[in-house]
Amino acid sequence: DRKYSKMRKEIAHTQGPKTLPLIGNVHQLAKTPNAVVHFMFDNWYKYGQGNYRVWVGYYLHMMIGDPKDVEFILSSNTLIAKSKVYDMLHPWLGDGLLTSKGSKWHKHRKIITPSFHFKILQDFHDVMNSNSTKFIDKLMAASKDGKIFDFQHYVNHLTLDVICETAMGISINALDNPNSEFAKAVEFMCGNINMRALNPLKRKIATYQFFPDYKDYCKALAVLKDFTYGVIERRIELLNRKRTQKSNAEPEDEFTKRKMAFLDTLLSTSKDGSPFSTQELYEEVSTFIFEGHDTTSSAISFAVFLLSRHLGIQKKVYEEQQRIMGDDLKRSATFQEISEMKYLDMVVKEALRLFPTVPVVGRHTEKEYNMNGKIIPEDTSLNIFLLSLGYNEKVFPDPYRFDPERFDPSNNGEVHKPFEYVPFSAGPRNCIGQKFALLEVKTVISKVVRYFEILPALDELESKDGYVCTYFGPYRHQKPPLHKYDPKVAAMLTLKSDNGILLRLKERK
Ligand code: HEM
Repeated sequence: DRKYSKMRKEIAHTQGPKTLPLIGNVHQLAKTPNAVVHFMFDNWYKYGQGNYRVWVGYYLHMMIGDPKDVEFILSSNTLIAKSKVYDMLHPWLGDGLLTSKGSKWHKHRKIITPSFHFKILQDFHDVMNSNSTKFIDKLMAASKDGKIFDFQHYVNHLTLDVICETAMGISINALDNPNSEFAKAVEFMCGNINMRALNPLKRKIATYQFFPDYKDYCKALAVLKDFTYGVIERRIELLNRKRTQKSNAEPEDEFTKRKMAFLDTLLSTSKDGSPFSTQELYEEVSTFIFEGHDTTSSAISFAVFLLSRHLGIQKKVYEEQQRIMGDDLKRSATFQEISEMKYLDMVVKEALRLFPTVPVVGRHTEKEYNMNGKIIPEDTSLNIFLLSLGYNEKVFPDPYRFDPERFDPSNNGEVHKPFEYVPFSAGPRNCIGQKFALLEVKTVISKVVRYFEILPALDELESKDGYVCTYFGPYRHQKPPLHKYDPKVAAMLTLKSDNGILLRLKERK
């Protein structure tokens, strides 16, 4: 109790919603991922578009929205331990790059960084191209006869296929077999973690094990482990066989069609002179599968959604495609061509401002910090509210306008400082997959725009004035209510739409 009173005094510098004895703000916490967005935004607006605090019992959560404090936290070399929510990922991802800390994280980060070298990305681009061609076929079928359909659903399968092929070197083909055991288990696990994040009793295995759905969780976990360990073991065996046979002939197997997968790169590197253990390989490969598919699918879905509502901007994207791709608009773009798509770059940046894929990143203080003159006690959860940064009116004037020109490098009107916009985080623990992600997002959108006119679910839902339909905080009550085809933004570990991304596609002839 003394510790609690001391902490309360120390953080008097930061306001927050009124608390009740013992439980703090627990009674106000949101119960659905959509309500989480509104809870976070309502308070952020109420407390001046900066930081605020929430007490969950005796546990202090600081929500950080002030770019100066975002900078303090993200550039720190010591504030790198993740907050307790990430513990839920542990049974699946172990101590992979996302969840580990200290010297293990440091060593692995150093070893893994070269796996995203631009030469390797070029190889990965072939995988993105072939899978997005297949994706187009799926879209053709799903969007037949002007049908309104959920775009998010299909993108999930595409990005899962891309990440499995690039990370493990095998094709799981979720686009054709969305009901395969592995695809289902990944989907279940992502949903399970999001759902449990909202229920304190389900967060820890010690209490979750008494809930009826715990059995399904164990089953999915076993499928994920068996599958991934199986791939790794077969890959090691194959390597050993190659070494002993000293033959250059490629043996016939599931791996032959791939060049270098992420797993191969890890197998060919050494840590302190000895290779990664099988468990470490498992942890890193699984981390990639998780971090590398749920994120890109959210980014692609929201960007395509915005294009479906802002047809003038879509037209400019298409004109850039015509300029760069020439006469054959149906072929895959090369790595070089993707890098020349500067307007598309701006659209993706602006989409990530309005709908940043990772709404919050969390750190845990292992000692007391002085953050720009404010004391932050030991054992505090620092939640960097990435989702709020793009709506800060001082940084992004008229934030509810979808306006890619904000990111035009020649537009001197809006200059953003480095920590005012950080959808991929920043500093030592930033996203290691940023270049991979942007390459995939651009590759997929480029192809979708060249094959289809992306249309809103209903013609009248087109934005005529350039504003988005999703408002937060006090604005939510001043604007027309959401249409059933508008996205219900939901803060899970990644940002999603609760009701999918509903739109229509019309094939371009
Ligand atoms: C649009 C897509 C993506 C976005 C917006 C994104 C964003 C982020 C953010 C905000 C973090 C910091 C998380 C934290 O501090 O807790 C992060 C970390 C990470 N991301 Fe991404 N990510 C994306 C795609 C990817 C992809 C495609 C991969 C892998 C191929 C990837 C791999 C990782 C890994 C391994 C980490 C942990 C890095 C570390 O702690 O050292 N991400 N990402």
